[in-house]
Amino acid sequence: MLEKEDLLLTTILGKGKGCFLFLLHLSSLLIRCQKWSNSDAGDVLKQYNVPDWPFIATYLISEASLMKSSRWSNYISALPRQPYSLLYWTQSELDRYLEASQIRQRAVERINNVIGTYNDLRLRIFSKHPDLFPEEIFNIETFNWSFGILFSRLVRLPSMDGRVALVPWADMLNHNCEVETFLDYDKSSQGIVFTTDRAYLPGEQVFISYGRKSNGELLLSYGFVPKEGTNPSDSVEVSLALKKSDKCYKEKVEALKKHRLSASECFPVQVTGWPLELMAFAYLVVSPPSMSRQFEEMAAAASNKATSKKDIKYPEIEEDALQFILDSCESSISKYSKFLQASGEMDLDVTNPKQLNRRVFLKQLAVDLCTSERRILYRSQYILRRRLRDIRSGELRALNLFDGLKNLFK
Ligand SMILES: C[S@@+](CC[C@H](N)C(=O)[O-])C[C@H]1O[C@@H](n2cnc3c(N)ncnc32)[C@H](O)[C@@H]1O
Repeated sequence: MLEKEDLLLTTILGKGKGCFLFLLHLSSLLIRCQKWSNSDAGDVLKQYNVPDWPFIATYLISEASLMKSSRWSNYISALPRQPYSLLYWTQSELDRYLEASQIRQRAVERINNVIGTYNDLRLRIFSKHPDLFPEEIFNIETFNWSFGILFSRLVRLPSMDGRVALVPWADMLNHNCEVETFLDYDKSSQGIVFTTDRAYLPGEQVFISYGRKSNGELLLSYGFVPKEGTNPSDSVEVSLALKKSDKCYKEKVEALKKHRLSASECFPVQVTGWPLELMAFAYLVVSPPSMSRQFEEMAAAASNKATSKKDIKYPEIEEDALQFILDSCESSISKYSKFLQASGEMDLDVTNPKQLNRRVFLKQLAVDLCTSERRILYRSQYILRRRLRDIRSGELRALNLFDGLKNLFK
């Protein structure tokens, strides 16, 4: 049976960075190539070539159902019964608290994906092998739980060709946005190691990186939002859309389709700025019919699959494109402000203490997320206004110069 002590802890405390904090042998991982306690069930899933995520989700349910007779039993009993990710928010909670954020849509898609994956496994495999996959054990509730565990704990191991695994006990480490180090396979020691990126003092909590994720992504998968201003990888998704009234709407949609984009797309904006793809999409939205020959080039640049990442520029429509982005940011800001203003009064009428606790908790997460996302948008609004002012004052100067020259030659 796998015990916490199987995790070989090395005494790094008080030492410098670059030390192995622990070593966990491959035989201890919940990974695709591992032997299942119920080996017949594992063999069936392998025959059907089930992809890694649903494979490991089913593996975890199978091991959990065996309780003490599974070698993972101690680890599994230490896992949360209800992981905190957005998978556990109801549709009405998502609509109520996250209406302003694009993360709501990502959560809805994720919930539907889990349901779709479960239904697919049930139809194709479980219903044909009810003795190995009884519905009392393999059902949507247990799949929601195991996917919740995977979203908040599954580790991608770069040195094992990106294979994914649950790494028992090592996954008890919490995330810190400023930490750069993560779990990986180490060939020489043939195990999973965690190498510190700085020295720790005795008794100090050791953190790990769950990856460079925005606050919204951390809430989506892990159910928490870092303190405002502490996440250098934070970003907010801004939604841009072609205008239905556009004379070239059809041609633009066609150009976007060629690059697997649709008439409405989301782009991540950071405090440091926005990606080239967003600017290219904005150029496409505001470009007049006379620029139809450039639609294709703009759509290609808007898809991050553009082969050459050159900074496309169309000075004649730059002002319109920036104004369009500013309008989109401001419309987003007003949605956040509406929610944040209303949030103070929300749920004051709930009397059931359990329900009230849940609502207060979810509302606080939503307020933290919306505050951090709005902060990024405020910064973009400032940068955009300043750029537009510079462009307009430059144009004014050019116009004054032109008038001056005209007067001179009169
Ligand atoms: C991989 S587990 C980490 C171990 C966790 N402390 C446990 O023992 O279950 C991920 C979960 O830990 C919590 N967590 C991790 N880092 C956090 C942080 N910086 N702030 C708040 N919660 C965090 C979240 O609930 C997240 O879903």
